[in-house]
Amino acid sequence: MEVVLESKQLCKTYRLGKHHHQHVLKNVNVQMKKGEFVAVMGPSGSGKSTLLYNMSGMDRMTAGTVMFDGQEISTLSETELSKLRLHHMGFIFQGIHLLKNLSVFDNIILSAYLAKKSSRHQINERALELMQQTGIADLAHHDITQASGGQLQRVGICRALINDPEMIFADEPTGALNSKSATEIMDILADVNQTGTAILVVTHDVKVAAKTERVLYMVDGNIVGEKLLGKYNQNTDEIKAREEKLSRWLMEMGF
Ligand SMILES: Nc1ncnc2c1ncn2[C@@H]1O[C@H](COP(=O)(O)OP(=O)(O)OP(=O)(O)O)[C@@H](O)[C@H]1O
Repeated sequence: MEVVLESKQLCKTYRLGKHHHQHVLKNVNVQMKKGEFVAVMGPSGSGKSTLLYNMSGMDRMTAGTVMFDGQEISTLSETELSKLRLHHMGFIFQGIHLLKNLSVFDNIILSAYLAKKSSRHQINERALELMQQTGIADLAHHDITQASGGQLQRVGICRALINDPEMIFADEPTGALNSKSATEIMDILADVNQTGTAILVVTHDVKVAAKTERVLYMVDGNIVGEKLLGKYNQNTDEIKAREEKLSRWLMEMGF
């Protein structure tokens, strides 16, 4: 299968004052196939979010290479990187970063209007379709401040999908949600993945990771293990078994 994202010897070092450096990513090699659903787990501070930001070009790596869809991202200018992110990547964060003075609908369509890949009519139709799929169609013209945490996360998902990206990067997408909303959000992401969108998700939650097909375990700036779970099928009753299998492995890894 074709590769969508690959890091080789990826390093990220933060400079903390004149003589002190923190090596947060240490020669990380990760490969993701088109349409794959991968989770990154590991102790707090091990570098998971940093990995996500550097692999998506949100942050600049210190050394190594990252190829996205055959393109070496470290060679791109800021403008080229913004374009790549706008057209080909979607982002879902715990803190969401939605614009407070816009309605739910406007928050979702904004990046599509900027990308200009389709007509305004097509964009509006797509936004409505996504809102229906994620169960927030009634909120379209509400102010963003009137939405609950779970609803906001759905808005974030619609926004991430509006330009039909090849890949979604999600940092703790369920971190601020109760377990019912978290399950619903993960089911939506699993559906999105079924349509062929690759997803890289950073999470502390075994229930979230159990719905992905491969889990990477990160310790102190390195990937030290990986667990293959295979595609998750929502129609079967296998989720408990996957969670148990993953929990056992995480215990072995020292999680
Ligand atoms: N901009 C920055 N400047 C300096 N150090 C940073 C910066 N961003 C992150 N770090 C440091 O890099 C290390 C890894 O942070 P990162 O957020 O990637 O970890 P994480 O595994 O995602 O943690 P958590 O699970 O707690 O979210 C931490 O020690 C953090 O303090």
